[in-house]
Amino acid sequence: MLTRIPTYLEQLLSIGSEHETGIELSQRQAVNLACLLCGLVCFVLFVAFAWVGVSTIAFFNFVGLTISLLGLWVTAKGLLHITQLVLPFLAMFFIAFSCLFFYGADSHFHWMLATVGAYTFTAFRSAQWMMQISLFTLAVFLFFLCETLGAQFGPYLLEGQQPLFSILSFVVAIGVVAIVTNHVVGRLRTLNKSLQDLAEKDELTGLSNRRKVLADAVNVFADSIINYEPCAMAIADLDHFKRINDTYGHDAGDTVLKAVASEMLRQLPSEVKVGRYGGEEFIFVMPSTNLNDATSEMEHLREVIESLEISTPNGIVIPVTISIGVASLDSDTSRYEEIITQADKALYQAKDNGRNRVVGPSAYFHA
Ligand SMILES: Nc1nc2c(ncn2[C@@H]2O[C@H](COP(=O)(O)OP(=O)(O)OP(=O)(O)O)[C@@H](O)[C@H]2O)c(=O)[nH]1
Repeated sequence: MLTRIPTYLEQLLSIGSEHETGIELSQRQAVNLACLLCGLVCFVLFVAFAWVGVSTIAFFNFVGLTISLLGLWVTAKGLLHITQLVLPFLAMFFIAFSCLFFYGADSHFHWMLATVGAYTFTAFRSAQWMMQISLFTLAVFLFFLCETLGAQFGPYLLEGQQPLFSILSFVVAIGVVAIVTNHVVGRLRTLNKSLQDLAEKDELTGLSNRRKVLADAVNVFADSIINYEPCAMAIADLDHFKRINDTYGHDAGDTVLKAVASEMLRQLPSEVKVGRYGGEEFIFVMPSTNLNDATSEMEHLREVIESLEISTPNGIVIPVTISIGVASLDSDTSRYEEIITQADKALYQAKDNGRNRVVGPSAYFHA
């Protein structure tokens, strides 16, 4: 149940956002989050004051809770611009009124007005700077009003209820800050992860893309040189893939690429870096692996791919084989590209020799 809270929260924040992306979506989420937080604050205060029997304040917070939920509903009905604009005014009125007439300046409840600053910069675009400045100015004005007049009007609370309220408002404020921070940091993490995936992953297969796997190759090569360890690289190419596309269709070709890629990930040890090198070409970077071990590993992979049963939506099984060229670091190697070039030449040899086979560099050079 608890583990599902982030999912529920995500759904609530994205209410009414089916066709929105980017800035529009993040604005809607900011408005929805603001509604949820206002509702949460009002709910906590409603329960607390109902509990101690201060019915006027409890009722006031109940109205606040209802308005917050109404805000979510209005947004869900596609009227985001109304909630976006009305909510901060109502929230400011709520905070200032509560401070002036219920809790007094000593409660420091009016510090809640600071959240309006965060709202203006997330719920409005920078082009709406006039609105941002107006809300900001109003928040500052109300803050000073509460600071100076709060002591004269309030507090409505009895002597004994004041400390209870101070603790409560502190807990509520800290809760709001924690939720907002967690939300913003969570968003940044997700955004960074998706940017990283975009930069490093191949969209179709989910494997590392060429750039990422070559960066891995540089690192593995450098580590091997520094630690006097072996390393090997291999390039695999699907046999007669054009024929597969021509016979079964491009979509079936994509299905084959995805199935082969996920089988590669399943079969190879996690230390092996696997990437999509080109259309139907894959590259493997194997740290701490000598040529013999790399060749056996690749031979096993070739056999597994050959026995795969990949079928089209009509249930026709597509026969798939791969040819692989392997090479490793040796005493003459000074750059990682040389290993890749050797593996590439071995791959050509595998194709020339009839496909569906693994060829190492010595076999190539002795051919
Ligand atoms: N479905 C699909 N096809 C692709 C993709 N990328 C490249 N291809 C196709 O892969 C085919 C590669 O063909 P070729 O280079 O002639 O190689 P081949 O037919 O596999 O022949 P050999 O490598 O000699 O066995 C081309 O028809 C490309 O259009 C892709 O992402 N999806």
